[in-house]
Amino acid sequence: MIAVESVERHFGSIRAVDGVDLEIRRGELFGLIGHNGAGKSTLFKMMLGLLPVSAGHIRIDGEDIHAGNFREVRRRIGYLPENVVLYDNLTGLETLRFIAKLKNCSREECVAALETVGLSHAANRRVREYSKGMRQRLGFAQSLLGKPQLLFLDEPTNGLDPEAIRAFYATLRGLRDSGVTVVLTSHILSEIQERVDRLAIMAAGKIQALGTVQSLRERVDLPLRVEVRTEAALGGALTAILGSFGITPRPVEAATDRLVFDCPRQLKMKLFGAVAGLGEGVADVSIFEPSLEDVFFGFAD
Ligand SMILES: Nc1ncnc2c1ncn2[C@@H]1O[C@H](COP(=O)(O)OP(=O)(O)OP(=O)(O)O)[C@@H](O)[C@H]1O
Repeated sequence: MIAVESVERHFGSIRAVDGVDLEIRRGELFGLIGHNGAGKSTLFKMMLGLLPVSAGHIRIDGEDIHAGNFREVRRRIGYLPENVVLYDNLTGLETLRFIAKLKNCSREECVAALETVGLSHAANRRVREYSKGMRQRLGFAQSLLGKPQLLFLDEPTNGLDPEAIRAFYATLRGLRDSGVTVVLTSHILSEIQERVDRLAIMAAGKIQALGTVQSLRERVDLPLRVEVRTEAALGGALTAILGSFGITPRPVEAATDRLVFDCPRQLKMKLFGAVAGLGEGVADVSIFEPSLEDVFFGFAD
């Protein structure tokens, strides 16, 4: 759906995007993460044809963004900018009807979009009275008008509460399952973890890593965090086993029946075999994969 080849964008001496190659498949839910100033919004604007590239090529649905026919492709793209601009004097429904006129959509579609983002109850209230999260949801509703086949959402969950974030991702999954391609940016790494099909980590204008969350975890080869609960008397025996693998448990405050330690991936099965040898004195074992934060800092630092 999206092919980005050797794309650069310079602002004077700043190389905001510095040689990006990226392919995003049709029907994929794709996340772009990175620190402030990494180049995410600039890349978005170029993919939308809003900002010319300094070098390289971008094709959307087979069409070069600089080709005359791109206007046709552009109609099938929905965009939620990082800072959505709304007219305070219009109601939520009037806001959508205004955009709908430009996109040739019906009133029914506006009503349905408000329903999708959970704003039906506020359809006739002026935007001036909307909370930050409501404004953000109205911006999302705008981007859905015209049934786009491709959605670019820049920091879409900004200002949303946890319940609204959950509802938002449920909507995205529904869209993805109906074949819509979704590309979104976020700073909140724990939020997009497990929710996107693939993601790219961007830093200093470059894609530093690209893949599924699991494949990135494996590539940075971060250890697993393991927590073992034992009968108190077994703590010493477990510490000795860990020592034989070169592992020192982390200090855990006021816990005599719990050991927490980092386990290199390649030792996992051997170590668990040895721990299992302790028999029923081992009450429980929990294994935690590194978070996306850990993975992110592994690549972006
Ligand atoms: N119009 C502009 N003129 C000059 N520099 C710009 C312009 N737009 C972006 N930049 C610079 O390009 C770099 C990338 O900015 P960009 O907005 O793409 O980052 P971002 O990853 O979206 O950051 P954030 O997460 O803070 O939104 C920054 O150094 C920024 O200052």
